[in-house]
Amino acid sequence: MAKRSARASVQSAQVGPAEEQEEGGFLAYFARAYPLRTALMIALLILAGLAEGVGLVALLPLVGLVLPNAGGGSSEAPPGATERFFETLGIEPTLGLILTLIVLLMTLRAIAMWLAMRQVGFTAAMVSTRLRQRLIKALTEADWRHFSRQPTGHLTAAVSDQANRSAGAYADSCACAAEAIQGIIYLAVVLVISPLAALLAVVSGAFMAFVFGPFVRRTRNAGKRQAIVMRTIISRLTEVLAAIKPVKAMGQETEVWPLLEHETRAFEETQRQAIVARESAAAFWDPIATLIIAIGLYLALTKTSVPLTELVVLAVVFYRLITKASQVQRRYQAAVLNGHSFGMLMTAVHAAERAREPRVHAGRVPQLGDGITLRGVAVTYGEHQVLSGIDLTIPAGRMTAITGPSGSGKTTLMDVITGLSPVSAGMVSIGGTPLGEVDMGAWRRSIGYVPQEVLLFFDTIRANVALAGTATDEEVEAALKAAGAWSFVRELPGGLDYVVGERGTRISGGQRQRIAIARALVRRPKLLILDEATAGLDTATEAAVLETVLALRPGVTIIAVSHQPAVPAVADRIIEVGGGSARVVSS
Ligand SMILES: Nc1ncnc2c1ncn2[C@@H]1O[C@H](COP(=O)(O)OP(=O)(O)OP(=O)(O)O)[C@@H](O)[C@H]1O
Repeated sequence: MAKRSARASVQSAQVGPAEEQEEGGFLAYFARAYPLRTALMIALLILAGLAEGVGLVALLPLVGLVLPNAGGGSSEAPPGATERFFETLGIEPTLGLILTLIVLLMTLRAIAMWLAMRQVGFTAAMVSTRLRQRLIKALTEADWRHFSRQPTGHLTAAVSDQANRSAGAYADSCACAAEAIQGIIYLAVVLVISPLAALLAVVSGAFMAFVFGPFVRRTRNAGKRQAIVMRTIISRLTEVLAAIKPVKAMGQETEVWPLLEHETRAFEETQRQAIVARESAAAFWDPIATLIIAIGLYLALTKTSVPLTELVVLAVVFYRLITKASQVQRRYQAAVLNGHSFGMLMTAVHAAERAREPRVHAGRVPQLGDGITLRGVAVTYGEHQVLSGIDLTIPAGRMTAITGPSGSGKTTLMDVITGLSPVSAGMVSIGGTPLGEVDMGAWRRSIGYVPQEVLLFFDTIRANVALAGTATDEEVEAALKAAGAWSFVRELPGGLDYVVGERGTRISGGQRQRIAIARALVRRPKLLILDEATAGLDTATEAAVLETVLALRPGVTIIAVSHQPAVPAVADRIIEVGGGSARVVSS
């Protein structure tokens, strides 16, 4: 089984076409999102490049001063651009002046680079934060079905790994742009000194791009697989850890760990590929660069009459140009390694944005009036028709029990009432107003919902009851009392400050349910939905909780989905769901 799953996970590491769509679009995205910062950064990079370029040109008279006789055949040559520049200013280019000028220009370059790269760092940090926030916001606004269509781990990977990698790709791309801009300025300097050398540089650049193309492609592929494998690792780990208790109880670790081991090995393999591609490219640089310089020197010494002073400067600039080209290539490779993560992240963002719930905060504030009415309601999940032609009324201020066999559609019925599941036919009305016309946000804020599977946060009892709300300790205590939970909470070390552990595993299943009931009650709901909420309670506690809940009538309308006989026994109305329809069996 482990082997089959491991093969499946290899398939999951393949690059899907849907995730290709936005790769490489990250620079355009960042430039569009932060035009001023990007423009400022480019301006600073150009300034840094110019400062260094002018500094290099200033080497010409410096070398001329150090090697006064080095001009060779050029002693008769007209003065170069730098000499003309000093002449225009009416300044004698002395050794001290030129050295000072070079130091100043290099300082200016360092400051401009520092400011530019600071901008890059800040923007990268901001970008990853904004992308995370955009995804989290889109997820909170998405239709809840969006979450059941994909592993939660994919979303966790997007918020953590992919957002970080996107920022890294942005920073590396900017660093690549910085090196490229300086390279272009060096090229301009070379052009001033020797157009032939500039032509050689351009041809060499094209040759290098051709030689290093395969390494870049390998790095890109390794990056794509890295992002996909890491997403699979995060998803699988999240799922395994959530189900770790039964896995350990059934001794299935030996079946589960190989799956993760396989993925981590696959990740290591992608890292190895990326390292090989990077280091191979780096290893090729020296011989190729030496070859180009050798050709350049040969041409300069035998085919041209470049004076020695200019030749020395040309060699320095050419060397710097080659160093820049190597850095451009290195940074570009680093950027493409992470570029795919941006595509995956944006795919997750756009999918969540497309799944946005319509009209959550528009429409009439709902009033329960005489109750909730369903007329001809049908619900389908894909091809599967779960409910059809449902006609029923849930009276306000009463307790309605919903019973029926497992899988008959009771929870789906609750999802229809809360507006979480859209109906494929028919209409749901709240106090006579169609659900589509009510303010869904206001409607849901008036609901207290205790689901079948209670999920507590790794936090205190107080935080788990109040959630993000503003409930006081007194209100939390009152809700815990109403839910039959106060007696055990009082006994816990720290009381309300007791931390319930991962998913509430430091308290019992029944205790978790009571905390969840308190969480619903503290909101003072108009409608309280209990979906198998008392299933884990002993008979006495269930009776006590039901008694408290019943006392909330008529201010609160209660719907209790249950297989427990105690719930229909105290309900004002019983509705049985089965075979896709629902009927009132007792009223
Ligand atoms: N998100 C979903 N996507 C596809 N099918 C779903 C989804 N949720 C529920 N179903 C299907 O709809 C049917 C009804 O499910 P529902 O959870 O409403 O049943 P239930 O009566 O509450 O069951 P139980 O008593 O076991 O909790 C089931 O066949 C289930 O497989």
